[in-house]
Amino acid sequence: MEHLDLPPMLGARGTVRLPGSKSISNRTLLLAALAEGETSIRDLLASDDTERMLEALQTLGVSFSRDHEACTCVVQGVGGGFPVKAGDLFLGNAGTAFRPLTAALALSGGNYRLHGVARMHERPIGDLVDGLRQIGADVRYEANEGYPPLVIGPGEIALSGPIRVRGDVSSQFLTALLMALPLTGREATVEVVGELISKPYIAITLELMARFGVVVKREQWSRFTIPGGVRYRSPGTIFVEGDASSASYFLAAGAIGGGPVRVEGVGRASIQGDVAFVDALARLGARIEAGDNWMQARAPEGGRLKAFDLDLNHIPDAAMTLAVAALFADGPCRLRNIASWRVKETDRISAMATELRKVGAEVEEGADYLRVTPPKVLRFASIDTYDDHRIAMCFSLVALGGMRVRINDPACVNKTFPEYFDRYAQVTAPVPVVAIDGPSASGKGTVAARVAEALGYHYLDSGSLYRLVALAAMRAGVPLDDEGRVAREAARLDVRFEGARVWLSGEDVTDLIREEICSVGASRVAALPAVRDALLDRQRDFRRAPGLVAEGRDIGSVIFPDASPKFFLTASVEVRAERRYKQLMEKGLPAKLESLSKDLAERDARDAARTVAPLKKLPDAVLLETSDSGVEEAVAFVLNEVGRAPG
Ligand SMILES: Nc1ncnc2c1ncn2[C@@H]1O[C@H](COP(=O)(O)OP(=O)(O)OP(=O)(O)O)[C@@H](O)[C@H]1O
Ligand SMILES: Nc1ccn([C@H]2C[C@H](O)[C@@H](COP(=O)(O)O)O2)c(=O)n1
Repeated sequence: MEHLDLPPMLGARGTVRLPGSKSISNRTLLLAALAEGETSIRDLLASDDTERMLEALQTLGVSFSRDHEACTCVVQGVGGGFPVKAGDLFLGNAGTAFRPLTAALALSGGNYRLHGVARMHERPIGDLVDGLRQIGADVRYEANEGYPPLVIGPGEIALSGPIRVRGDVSSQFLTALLMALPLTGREATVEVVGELISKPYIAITLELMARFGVVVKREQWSRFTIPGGVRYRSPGTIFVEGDASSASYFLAAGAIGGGPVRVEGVGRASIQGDVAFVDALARLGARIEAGDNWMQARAPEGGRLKAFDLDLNHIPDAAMTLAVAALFADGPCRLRNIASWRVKETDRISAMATELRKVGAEVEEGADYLRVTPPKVLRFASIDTYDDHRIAMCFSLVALGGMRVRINDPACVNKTFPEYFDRYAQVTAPVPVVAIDGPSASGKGTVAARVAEALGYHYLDSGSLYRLVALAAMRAGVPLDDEGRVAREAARLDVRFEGARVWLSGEDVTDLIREEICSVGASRVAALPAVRDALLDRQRDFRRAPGLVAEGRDIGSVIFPDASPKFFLTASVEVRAERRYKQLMEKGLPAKLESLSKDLAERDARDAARTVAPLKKLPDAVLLETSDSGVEEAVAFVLNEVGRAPG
């Protein structure tokens, strides 16, 4: 499966222009299609869910033109029911297209089939179908009672008493009925049975219907009346607000990662309920500022978010972001009244619990709540995303805890926010890595250690890991060409680094791994792909704040391809042999210059010729040739490139 590795982040800061709201985009598209006249929709969201709606409208005979760059769509309204009276519509996993189209088509007097991806066929729609059948609509289930696919015929629509619809599973059923009923041209009343959830989404529906000329009379949140004789009329031009749910990831990033992170396109004047996310974030101690069209978050005064216990029924989507923010709180957190999560893109309560546990949280899962106890230290995890865009986006925040995280199937964000990870990268600062690759005895280790010290960064001598593997394998009697067994030794290497000293299974082997037998052994095991794989994560774990200087052969190419700057440090074989000779002599170890020179040349050749991660200068690496210069000059050169004056 495709995945995206996010490095640990130092913090978050910056400004993000948000994409258009999904809820507003799909409602506006449908209303513009049903309205009389031409509607120019500005800042329309371009995503999978809006594509599904547009494809459906096209199939149903609605014409529109798009300017992708300007995010504008001009829709020619059909002024009532859809002109095409038969069609097969695939709506993917777009609930905001499926539910309202079901209602509008049930009142359009044609024959239609509506279906989607497998998960869409597991998401209940029975309450909406029951509501539509009360007024004579012909809506049938193709397979399972209560679930899509649906088959719609021309019903005998008769409005007598109020239509009763349940509001406690999804508010989208009520939205669908409200948006479709003006097609009848008659007065219609809808009564909500049970407590209506996600009320702010109904508020969006009513506001947009009003902009298209249909004002609904609302009594509390339980009775809604659409006047008779009304028709949708285009408002001319309509602007789509930035997506308030998408804003939640960036605002949380500001609250967790220092900030300020500012989102533009949505603010206090928004019609979206999810702007209330900032109020929840403020309860966690985050410092919030907001204007009509922007919001901004910074970390709490004390730096740490406060534990919380919140009813989140009114912001079900943005609430997922709080579940991840809970990882950074100063105590156990409770997210209450979130039962609707169970019928979303996936069972979000179960999925979030599973993934939060992977990063080390203790999680209690109830029918309609989650209790999250943050871990003392976050763990690296490979996050499964369940084809759910919001899981992918909110778990990207884990990286702000200084822990790298892997997001599986990152393209699932295309549902609502195709550019999410690019925007995330714009406001986050990865823990920096300086990569120094080069051949044996070129001076990488000496220079890297000195640079790390000057910068106050961590230091990784990756070659020592291959030396340790060779030593461990030899001690275990494993032939160095037995890839599987050597890789197993690599995977279970019990190693500890402390300053310049290295321990293997509790024994100080600092000098031992520098001996010739380990040098040659390391070069051999380093050519085995399974061994390199086994050491990959171990090396990446060295990337910790405030930064890392890493040296080896494939640091810039494989281990940290995003390292910056990258260096290729080298010297002629003769010079390197002399340096190694001197080094060994100083340690009182036996050596012959000639054989050292021959051996270095052989190791260079082996390291450069192997198929996996060969030693080579990368195009984006700075060449540092040290045959004629000393250590001080090399260190100064690197520090200068890093942007830090030596001394
Ligand atoms: N520019 C330089 N001029 C002179 N001596 C140097 C220079 N750079 C490093 N040395 C010396 O060369 C010797 C080998 O350096 P070092 O061990 O750092 O190389 P290395 O590339 O890390 O080797 P290996 O890959 O085998 O671990 C050390 O004694 C070091 O002090
Ligand atoms: N990233 C790395 C580091 C080292 N190796 C190989 C190359 C050498 O033959 C051996 C020992 O490395 P040294 O201590 O001399 O730097 O390990 C590698 O393939 N990739």
